[in-house]
Amino acid sequence: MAINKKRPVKSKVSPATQNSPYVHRDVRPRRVSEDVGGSDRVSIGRWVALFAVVLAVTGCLVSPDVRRVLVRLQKTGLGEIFADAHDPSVRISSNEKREAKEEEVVGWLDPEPPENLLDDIEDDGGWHEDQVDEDELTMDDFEDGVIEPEDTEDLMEDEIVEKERRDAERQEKEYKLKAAGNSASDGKGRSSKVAEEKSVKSPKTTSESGDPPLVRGRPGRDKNAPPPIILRPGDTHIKLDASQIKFVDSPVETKDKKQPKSQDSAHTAKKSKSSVKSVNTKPPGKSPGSGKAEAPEKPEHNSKSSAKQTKEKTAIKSPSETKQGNKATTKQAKEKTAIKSPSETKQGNKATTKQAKEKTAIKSPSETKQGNKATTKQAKEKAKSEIPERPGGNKNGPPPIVLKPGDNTILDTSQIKFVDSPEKEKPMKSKASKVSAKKSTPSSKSANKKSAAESPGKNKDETPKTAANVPSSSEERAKEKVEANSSENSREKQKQTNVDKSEAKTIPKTSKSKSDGVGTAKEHKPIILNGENDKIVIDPSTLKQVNPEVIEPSKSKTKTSDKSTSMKKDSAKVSAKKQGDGKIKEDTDSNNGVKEKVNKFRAKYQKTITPKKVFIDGRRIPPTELLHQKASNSSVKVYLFNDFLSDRECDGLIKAHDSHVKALDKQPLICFDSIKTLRSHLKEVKKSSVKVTPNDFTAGTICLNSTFSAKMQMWMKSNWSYSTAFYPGESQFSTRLAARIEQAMGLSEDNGGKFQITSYPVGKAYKEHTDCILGGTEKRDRMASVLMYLNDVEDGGETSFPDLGIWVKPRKGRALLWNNMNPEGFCEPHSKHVAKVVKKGSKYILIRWYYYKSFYALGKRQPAPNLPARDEAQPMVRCDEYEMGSCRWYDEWNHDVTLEYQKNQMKLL
Ligand SMILES: O=C(O)CCC(=O)C(=O)O
Ligand SMILES: [Fe+2]
Repeated sequence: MAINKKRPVKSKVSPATQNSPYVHRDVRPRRVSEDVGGSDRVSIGRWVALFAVVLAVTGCLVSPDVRRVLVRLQKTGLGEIFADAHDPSVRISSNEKREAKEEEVVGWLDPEPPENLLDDIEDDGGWHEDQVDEDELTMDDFEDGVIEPEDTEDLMEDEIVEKERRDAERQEKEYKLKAAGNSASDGKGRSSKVAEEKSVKSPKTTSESGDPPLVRGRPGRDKNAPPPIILRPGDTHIKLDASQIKFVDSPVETKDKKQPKSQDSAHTAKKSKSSVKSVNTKPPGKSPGSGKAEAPEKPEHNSKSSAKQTKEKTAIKSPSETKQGNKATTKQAKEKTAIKSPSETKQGNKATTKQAKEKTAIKSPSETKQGNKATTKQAKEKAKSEIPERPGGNKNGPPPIVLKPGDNTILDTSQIKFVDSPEKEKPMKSKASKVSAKKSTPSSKSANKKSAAESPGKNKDETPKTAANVPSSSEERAKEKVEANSSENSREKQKQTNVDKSEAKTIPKTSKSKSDGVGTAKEHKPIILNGENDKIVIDPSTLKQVNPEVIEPSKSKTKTSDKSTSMKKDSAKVSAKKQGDGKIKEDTDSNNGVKEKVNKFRAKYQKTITPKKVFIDGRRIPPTELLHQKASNSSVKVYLFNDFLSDRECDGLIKAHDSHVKALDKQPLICFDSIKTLRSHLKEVKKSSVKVTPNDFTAGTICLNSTFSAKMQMWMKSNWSYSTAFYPGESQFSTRLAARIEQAMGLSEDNGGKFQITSYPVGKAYKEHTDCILGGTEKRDRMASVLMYLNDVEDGGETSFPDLGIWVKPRKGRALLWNNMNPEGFCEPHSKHVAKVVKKGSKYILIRWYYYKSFYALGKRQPAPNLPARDEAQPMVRCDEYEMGSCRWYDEWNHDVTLEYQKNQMKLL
């Protein structure tokens, strides 16, 4: 039975909830109230229930009719309501009441669960790891500046550090062992399980937005940085993605000027001038930045929190982009404008002295450097050529390459990064960096001055981002493209196309990824040429021909390291095989098929949640609405279903999760959504003084390389939860569960993402966050969350909605359903929630997000990104938005950790 399931009554409120101002405290014994916090208002439901109880005790004697009614109510579930009615913290939803009055009850016939859930899942190939190769990250700049590689040499000298590392390792291992032991002992009843859990220490968790394109409201998601243009020596022709180019005649240009709000200002500003100053731009280190670059993503939506988030998000960006974001303020934008001429472009803007130094080599492909290079003269000249500003209104980023049809275009090599032979790479890179830094200095200086002078009051918070954001022309271009496509259709297509890209292995990730494929960490670094005489002739016809979706496979193959390639292939095969249900059949060689599907895809909308009572394996599962304790005009509704999952299912899922986590027994690569987040974590572990350089990253990603990841892990003491995922169609269980959810919650399978199991070891939590992106306009966002608890937690681990005054205690089999977005498709700030720290025992949950608007890639397992060499079975830990996010370990690698993804995120969204 659902609500009435008797559980040991505790006489005290758990410490975790004691401190919560939202928790209702009641001295009376509790049943559900012990587990659920909610309103303390007197509800009609309670009065009705009270009245019924009175009747039950006395009235029954009165009339047979009354008795009949009561019996009927009992049958339909009100009996349970009565049972809980005395508890003020239990609210029966009108939904439930209404339902109870109806004769008709929706039933649910659940097939027998598989004999062994784990096997069931594994047989279907639902669990597998996609690997990523390790390499260095190409980042542009860092807030605090880049230091020489040698300066970081001593990072490991500290003996304490070494000890910490060992401790961390030991803890991690211990946890895994325990988890393993835990799974081994599963299959027992709740109480025995609880007992077992006591001995289990840390569970693992994670959560991520596994779904491709969208990331949760948490950070990490929104960036978009266009990839650099990377050429290999000998290349004479460049195929550019259309998004990287602007044709002067193109109508888009004109449109640009009428960009959506968010972009307006910047755009307009830019337009207005084009002066030599183009160079300026990025606000100096901490000044004004403006994270507006990203505005497009989270514009309108109101609320302070939105604003805050927006700012924060901005910060996030990926190394590469990060920077862009920050740069341009309106004013700045105006000045920058300079950009100009067709082929070359605007590069200019960005770097401030500091930045220049910091960025050093890193820059983003095409532009990064360019920025610095543009001489005043050049700028002036260029300025002459009337070029449409970049649509995105973005800031300092390097301007798009503007060509007129028929132009015999020549790109200044400063706009390009050449991928050289592996051997050369390293040395050249650092050299290049230095040169670059040096060069940029002068202009940066002026730029700094300018920005300082002109954008005084800007938000400092954004500054860091700025620094971090290395505008890459490609990024901007990507944005432009997206933004330019004002029509929903074209935008839609674009997005889908990109999603498609990310899914189809076939599609080589941009040039950058290609270069990344080169093998070892060192091979990756592109060589940056500064000579102005180095010109590359671009065949315009080629430019036109290039279809963004079909980027020369041959090149990517060439560049991909053996290991990486084979891994990828394997992964693709596995992936294809796993999609046994036909959900994802495409693999690397069937890109065209995907394209077709993407084109045919029609999005569906999930605007509301409609909880209903269901029967599962004979269990009656009615929804209980947890009423808000705090007044708010929020549309968020939270429902609880007890025993939504059977013990067996919970045990099977935990077992599958634990064994999977244990199998990936490798030191994870740790990824941060921004340099700012990384620094915040360093600060938290009292390592603020540690310097970080681009060399500390895995090329092409926002992830630290192995060495630095190991240090981070020891400093952080593996302070993260662990997530593994399985996808719809990968097992009978997933199909069954999806149908169950659809039936009980009204959530369509068409809008469901992956299923994510997360475990929290003792001491772990997840900070307050929203599952959707606050202020975002994108409808492909998490409309609803279905959270299922797989075990009882001895102490702590509650899920709390601070704005609503609701908290829920984890109970094995219990499901929680709530909407994150309102029917209009906007993210509700009051949907924010937090996973409280697990004080004793461990916590396992299964979560699935349902999207407001579906998209092709939704719910499909994506192939791992084509990154350079990584160890097999090497997991990743992702840390998003420090203020609103926590770190999570993941078994799968998603494209959203790649710079390419970041650059194209706008499109993906
Ligand atoms: O663990 C919990 O209670 C909440 C998890 C959550 O909010 C998430 O993964 O998004
Ligand atoms: Fe969440």
